[in-house]
Amino acid sequence: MATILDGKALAAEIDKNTMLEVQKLSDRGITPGLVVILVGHDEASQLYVRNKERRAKKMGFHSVIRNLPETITETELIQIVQKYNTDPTINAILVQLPLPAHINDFHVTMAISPQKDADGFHPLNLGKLILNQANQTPVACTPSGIMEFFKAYNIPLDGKRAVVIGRSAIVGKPMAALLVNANATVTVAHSHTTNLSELTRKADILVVAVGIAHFIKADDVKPGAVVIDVGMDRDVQHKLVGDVDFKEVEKKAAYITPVPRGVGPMTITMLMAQTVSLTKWSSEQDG
Ligand SMILES: Nc1nc2c(c(=O)[nH]1)N[C@@H](CN(C=O)c1ccc(C(=O)N[C@@H](CCC(=O)O)C(=O)O)cc1)CN2
Repeated sequence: MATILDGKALAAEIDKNTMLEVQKLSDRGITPGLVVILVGHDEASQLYVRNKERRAKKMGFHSVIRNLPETITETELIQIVQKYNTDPTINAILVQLPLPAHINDFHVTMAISPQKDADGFHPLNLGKLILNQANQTPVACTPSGIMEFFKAYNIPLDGKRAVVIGRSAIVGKPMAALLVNANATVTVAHSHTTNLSELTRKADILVVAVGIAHFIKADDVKPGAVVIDVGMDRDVQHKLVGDVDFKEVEKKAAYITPVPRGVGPMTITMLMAQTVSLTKWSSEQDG
């Protein structure tokens, strides 16, 4: 039976450290400022944004939530982002994804100052990560949360075969870069990959971000593998499940993340930690 990687517990541990950092900043008269911008009424996004606001307030941040109408134009959204780029009370800007279809994510990401990029999605920051130059650089929160699991549970990556299924800018691409930087041998698979289970069956580390409920079955997994499930799917009863068939795969893997209480809670925790880091880095720049 696999060891379950407990995202809720690990997130609580990391939050404690983040709160200590917030206290140190507060002693210097500095309050981390985070703005989360939500466009439209996607139900899941509203829930995530509410949770971000709750956590930010609990941490003692200056927290701003901007709810914008579905009909906002790309130009208007970019103007709002630019306003926060120059707002001295804001250290971190996050635009909740997905955006409505008429808005180009990339254009919006490009508008965020790289120094206030709470998600680490700006090409400058993603480029630094790929070049393994991500010192004082924000990194996408879900993949960096996954790296915290490896650290906390002493899971070695050096020389291991890793397969990442999914090539998004939110998870797949930064995840692959983090694993390569940790000396794993990484394959990125996606919807055009042929013979996928031939690849996954060789993976020591398997990260699954496909968005299809129970996509990975026990037969697709190497005995003793580390299985990280990034999925947030609904099964036929509308219950929240992951991309991995947890019940079956947990019998075969060495480590596995559950859904819920696995990767999900780490995403918001890493956002809080990253907001504090961005605040610290900017205060060092200011002298
Ligand atoms: N700008 C961004 N947009 C999105 C990101 C992101 O990192 N940046 N990630 C996801 C959504 N997300 C945060 O924004 C997120 C997803 C899931 C969770 C979480 O805690 N999930 C819980 C279950 C919650 C539920 O009951 O539905 C869990 O897994 O235990 C937090 C944050 C897409 N958009």
